[in-house]
Amino acid sequence: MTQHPVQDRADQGGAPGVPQEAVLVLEDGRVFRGEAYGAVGQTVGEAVFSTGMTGYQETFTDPSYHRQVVVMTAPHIGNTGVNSADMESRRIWAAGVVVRDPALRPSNWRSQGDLADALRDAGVVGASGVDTRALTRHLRDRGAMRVGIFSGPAARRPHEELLRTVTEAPRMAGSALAAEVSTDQAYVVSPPEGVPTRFTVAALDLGIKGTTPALLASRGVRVHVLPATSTFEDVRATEPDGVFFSNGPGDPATADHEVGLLREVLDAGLPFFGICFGNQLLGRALGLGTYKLPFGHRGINQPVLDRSTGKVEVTAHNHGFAIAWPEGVPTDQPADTAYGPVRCSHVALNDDVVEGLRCEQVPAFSVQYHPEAAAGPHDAEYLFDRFTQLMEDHRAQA
Ligand SMILES: NC(=O)CC[C@H](N)C(=O)O
Repeated sequence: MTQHPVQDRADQGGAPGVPQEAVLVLEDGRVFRGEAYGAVGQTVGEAVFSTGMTGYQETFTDPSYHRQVVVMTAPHIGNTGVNSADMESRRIWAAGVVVRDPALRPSNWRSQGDLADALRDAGVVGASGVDTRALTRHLRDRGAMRVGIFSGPAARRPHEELLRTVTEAPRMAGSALAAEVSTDQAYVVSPPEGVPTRFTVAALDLGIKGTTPALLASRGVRVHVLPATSTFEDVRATEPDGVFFSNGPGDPATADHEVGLLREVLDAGLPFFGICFGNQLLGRALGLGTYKLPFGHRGINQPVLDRSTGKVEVTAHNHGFAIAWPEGVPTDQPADTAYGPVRCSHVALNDDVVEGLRCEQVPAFSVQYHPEAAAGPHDAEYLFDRFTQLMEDHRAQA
């Protein structure tokens, strides 16, 4: 096993063994201090906190975290190292990482490397030794806001200059980011050997996690993963039995191209399933609004009620925006839309946020959370079966 002596990763350019300082400057002027972790330099993004006790690698490689600085509330991060199997995409997307107490060296039979090294190799600036509890409470009280991490020489610049760097960075609200993380080229994920192909799905990659096409493929779905800029012609060219829209970064209110594409999918009567960003876009396609949550839901232990079964599932979340239900708190009554009645199928038990939509006149449904989990419990995996069932039913009616 590779050993990672503590002094090896302490710094880049500083005295060996002496960690370099890191300063976090929030857009409201609040400052937190720590030590450089990962790459040394500076980064700015939206400060968000994730409550997952495990799954840091899947979190940081989830493209939905593009332009976000992720504060981990679990104090000890990095214990199990990193490995090639737990990458949810081709790279680490988090704009920055903030931890309290990083593991000095990883220890796990699956570990192939150290998280701090992986962050440094990816050029991701982080901070450790930060009072993440106080920082999280600050974000919970004041709401998500921009933050800069400045480490090494950058940490010694005057406060006013650092604050200006933060306040001049773009806000998350109003940012269109899906095309920045999406694949350039379409590709196909086929069912594993021994699993017969039953359906073809066109999956719009708005920031898709690798586990999603894998779970569809394991159910006999051939998945055509398409770039975010794809047109309805591109979708139709795959001869799909259904269409899927993935999770992804940015403000759903900016995604007009994708909403237009989704309306064409609904007009064509194709079965549709959306996750997270895809759920927000279904809401928009139906004519519902979206809004920014005060601090969002991020973690792997969020309770959600499935109203169709009365079951509560514990689910993985990562969203900062949500669908606005016409009367405020979603009721059991459907809302009227241009595509007929839509029900709030799932609701967050912590705060009544809309966590799922089910259309009654068109074959479309979506959830705001992550049935693919990775990381997280697998309570919601049944939703992939609901999608294959929807395609099955649609085929039987055709
Ligand atoms: N994971 C996601 O798809 C996130 C969706 C959207 N960017 C949000 O923050 O709400």
